[in-house]
Amino acid sequence: MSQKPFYNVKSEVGKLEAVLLHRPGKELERLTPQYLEELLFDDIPWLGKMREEHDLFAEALRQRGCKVYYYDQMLEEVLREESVREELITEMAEFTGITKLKEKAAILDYLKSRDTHSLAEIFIAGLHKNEINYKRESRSLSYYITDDYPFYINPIPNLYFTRDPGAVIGNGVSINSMKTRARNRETMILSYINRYHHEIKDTAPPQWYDYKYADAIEGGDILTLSDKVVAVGCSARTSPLAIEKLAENLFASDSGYKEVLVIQIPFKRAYMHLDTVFTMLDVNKFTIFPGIEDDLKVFSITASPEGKEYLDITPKDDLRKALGQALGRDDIKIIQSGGGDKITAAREQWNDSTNTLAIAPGTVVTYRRNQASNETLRKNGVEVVEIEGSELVRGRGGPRCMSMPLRRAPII
Ligand SMILES: NC(=O)NCCC[C@H](N)C(=O)O
Repeated sequence: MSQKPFYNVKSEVGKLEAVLLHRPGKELERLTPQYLEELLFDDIPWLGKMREEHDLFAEALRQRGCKVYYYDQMLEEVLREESVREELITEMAEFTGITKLKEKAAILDYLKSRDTHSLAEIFIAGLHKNEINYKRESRSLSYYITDDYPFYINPIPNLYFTRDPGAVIGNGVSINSMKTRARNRETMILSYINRYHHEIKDTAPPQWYDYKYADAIEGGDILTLSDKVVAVGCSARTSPLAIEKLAENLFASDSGYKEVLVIQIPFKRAYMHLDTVFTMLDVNKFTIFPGIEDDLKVFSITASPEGKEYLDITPKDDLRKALGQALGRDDIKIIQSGGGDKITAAREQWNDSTNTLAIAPGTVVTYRRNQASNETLRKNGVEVVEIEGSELVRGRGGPRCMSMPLRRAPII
């Protein structure tokens, strides 16, 4: 590789140098109580406040020397290329079913006539039916009977959880295949950014997974532990088949990755991804929600010594030991969230106390609201940078979910 790689993440905790965020936008204003469940929300956030909180989060990262990229700006930049614009409009029309509608031509004309900024906004905030000027024929039945679903293109309100559509592993990227249709467009767009953005394309990054693969894997389940081991949660969102496929792709290339440590968690909405219950804080420290400790299963996947025919899968009986082996350390510490109280731990986990974002070894960003868990981290020698999350939390994600690390400094 001649150019400096755009992606470089070889640990969970090395100093964060560059990150991809998405500032919540108009897509959140299109959430209505009727479609909350389908769009994976539990509540209607207040957008203005959410943006203030998100800006403070981004500022906290910048102040510590991290470059912040924004998803919508990168999308806009790739859409300036006419051929990319056409390709994405075509794929979007197929994905959303527009190609099957009578009003197809009117919608496509509308999309093609938008400037780059408003096209990027439509791809994120969606396209409301009343934005298109289409008159149904008075002789057709659909003139009398109309579908009351409001959008041609759905909004993607979960986009501010940039962790989930993509995950950088080493110098490559996994463009994830999401479990739900509500989030698959996030990864489709990320794939265009990855292929066509001027800062990325010439670095020709390897790709470890593709959003078109059938089996679901989401970034909240992917923890890049080192330059040799990646931990992957097997969860309500990430399937065993997807984990095997990712492992095969990593082992079959010169990625340097030799092991995938699988951590199976209960398949429940409250623990949708591994990082909602377990994150890394320092070179030897992790935090865990105590409510799931008895239900974990751990497996190690390595390449078969005979070659590429099959993967070696070994059950592990102890998470701490497995992490120690993976990281080559005998001082692994796993800190329980919630300050030792079961009720507090469960309440704070719901509000993402265990979803910490490491910005340097031993320094993490968390929501201020999770006071007991934050205090426990401090008592264990972790520096805690607190941010406000009263509105951000309503989408059920914390600082780790809201960030896709692009580059981290090596750990010295
Ligand atoms: N890594 C994460 O846990 N991300 C949070 C995603 C929340 C979002 N509402 C979802 O259900 O997908």
